[in-house]
Amino acid sequence: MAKVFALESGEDVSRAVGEFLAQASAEAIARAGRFTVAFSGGSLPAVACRALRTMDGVDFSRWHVFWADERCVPLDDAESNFRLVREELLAPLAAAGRAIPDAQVVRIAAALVADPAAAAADYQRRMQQALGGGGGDSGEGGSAPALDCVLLGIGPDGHTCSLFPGHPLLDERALWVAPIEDSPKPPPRRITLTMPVVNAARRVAFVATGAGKRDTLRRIIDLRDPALPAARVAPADGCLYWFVDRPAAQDLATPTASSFSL
Ligand SMILES: O=C(O)[C@H](O)[C@@H](O)[C@H](O)[C@H](O)COP(=O)(O)O
Repeated sequence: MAKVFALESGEDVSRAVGEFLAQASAEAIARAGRFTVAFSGGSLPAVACRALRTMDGVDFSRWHVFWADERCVPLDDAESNFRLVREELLAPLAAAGRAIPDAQVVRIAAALVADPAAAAADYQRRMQQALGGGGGDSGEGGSAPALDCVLLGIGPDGHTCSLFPGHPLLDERALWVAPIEDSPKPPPRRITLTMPVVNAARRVAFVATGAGKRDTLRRIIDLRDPALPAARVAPADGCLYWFVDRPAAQDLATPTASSFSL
């Protein structure tokens, strides 16, 4: 069952997501000594990090950052999801003397961005190193790792990560990280977490703002329309959260909360 938080404005969403991440990371660090989190791209990094990066009491030195999907472009490219998170979180934290250690930031290999299949295999290997988990030389990941938190956006077509409606990748069960060369959302060449990894997470939080998301949100949350990849996100042993603003939530029948509580 998802917890849906419908906040008045984008600023309120940022504050709620910041508080969520502060509490979720404190809990993970107390339990396991670290917090593993995967970011999506698009508008998510700005919304998710705007309040978070100035919050006191968050031990960022214990954070391990991954990406839910990444474009196969140079890391300083305007399209890079790494660049977005660097600008919205990593660089401001470093400037404030609260840097996340670089070895704990698992970005796509810059040298491999021209070859999505190689980039995906390399990323999966580094996830396995960082998170543990079996998987033979075939590149299969074994049982999916349990990230503490996966932060997701949704596209108008209900895609999430770089998992798009009707795409064969939606049914990928062996790989943790897969290449895509025909993303309907440009740029076409990307790597993405697969659904088993998303659904193995302890917490999955969608962040969606703006009236443009209202119908997609209704189809996902109220109708759970399986044609929409985001509607297939159902953490097996974890919790699912939605952080949305009023314009995005205005057609929802599902009960929503107007303030955040973990
Ligand atoms: O790399 C990407 O494109 C994203 O990870 C993608 O899944 C994004 O989250 C959605 O397309 C929503 O994007 P917006 O929040 O910008 O609408």
